[in-house]
Amino acid sequence: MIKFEGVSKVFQSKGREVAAVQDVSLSIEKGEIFGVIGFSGAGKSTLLRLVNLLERPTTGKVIVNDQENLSLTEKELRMMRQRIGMIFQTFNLFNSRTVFGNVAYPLKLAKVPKQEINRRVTELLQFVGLADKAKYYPEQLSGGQKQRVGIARALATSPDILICDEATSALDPETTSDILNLLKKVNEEYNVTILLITHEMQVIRNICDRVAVMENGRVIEEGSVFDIFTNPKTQTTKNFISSVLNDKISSKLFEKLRSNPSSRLYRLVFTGEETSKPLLSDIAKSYQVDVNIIYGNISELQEVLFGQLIVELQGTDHEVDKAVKHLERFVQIKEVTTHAS
Ligand SMILES: Nc1ncnc2c1ncn2[C@@H]1O[C@H](COP(=O)(O)OP(=O)(O)OP(=O)(O)O)[C@@H](O)[C@H]1O
Repeated sequence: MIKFEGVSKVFQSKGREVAAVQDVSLSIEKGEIFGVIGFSGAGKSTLLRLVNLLERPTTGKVIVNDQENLSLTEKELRMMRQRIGMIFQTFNLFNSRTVFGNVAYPLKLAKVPKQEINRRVTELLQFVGLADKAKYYPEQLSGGQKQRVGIARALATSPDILICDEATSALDPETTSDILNLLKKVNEEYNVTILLITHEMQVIRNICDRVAVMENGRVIEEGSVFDIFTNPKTQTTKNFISSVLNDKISSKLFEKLRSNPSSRLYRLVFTGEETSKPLLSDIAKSYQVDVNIIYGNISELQEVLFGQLIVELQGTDHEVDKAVKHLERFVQIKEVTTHAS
């Protein structure tokens, strides 16, 4: 649906070159919700803007619906842009137009007959839960309501792709959750492929199927949300995950636990079926070790259970090694050697 093939974008800024996107290859499939996460300056917005040619790639190809966007004529480009809706962090609504007028605007531009505009706008306002706000002006709405208008407007021309530029970054957590649910509904009921960028792992966890992590213009990690959460490879990804799973112990507690020479700390990661196995009582029975649970959580990711435990294993090195070998057969297990690991 959207393909980036070896795409780079270099800006000339005050006599020097800024490589905003560097050699990115990604494939976003029809019907999925794909998230790109990264810190400020990672290149996310630039990557997004390459999709509808708001930025032109310096090298490489961006292919949307099997067409390379640089090869499009002006008319084809206009048509392609109608197939791609976009929503923004700052909503970008017309303050002088009503809610109805904002949603109707792209349809007017596309010269859709008035009666059809009325029908479509009414349907969309119903869909986003703002049927009773048609005559309001943006300044009379909350942030969440403004973003609902933004979503309705982006859907007006029935696009197959919706790109979301930090769509929930200006919203409080509860409103963020409402808007994410609405985006999920857009994806499922209108079968719209969604490409979103964010710096919040919560957004990725809540609605994305797959994710790419960007740093310094490059994609440093990519995969299903489940794989990335359960088996992150880079420190940046681990840091993003920690921001939502709260899976680190404090340095004070770590030092306290370390002061006991006959104990070792391990992080266990369980997925799916393994979350229901009595592994810890098994090792306590089978080996001369005591098990002390320091920290634990279980969450659901893409409808699969995913649990993490930090446990203290007390016993001789020999017995602890045997217990670890046993656990390794069922779960990911790693010794915790610093409070941040
Ligand atoms: N038009 C431009 N001219 C010069 N440099 C630019 C331009 N647009 C972006 N950059 C630079 O490219 C890099 C990537 O910027 P980009 O906005 O894509 O990152 P981002 O991950 O979206 O960050 P943010 O969330 O802060 O917008 C930054 O160093 C930025 O300063």
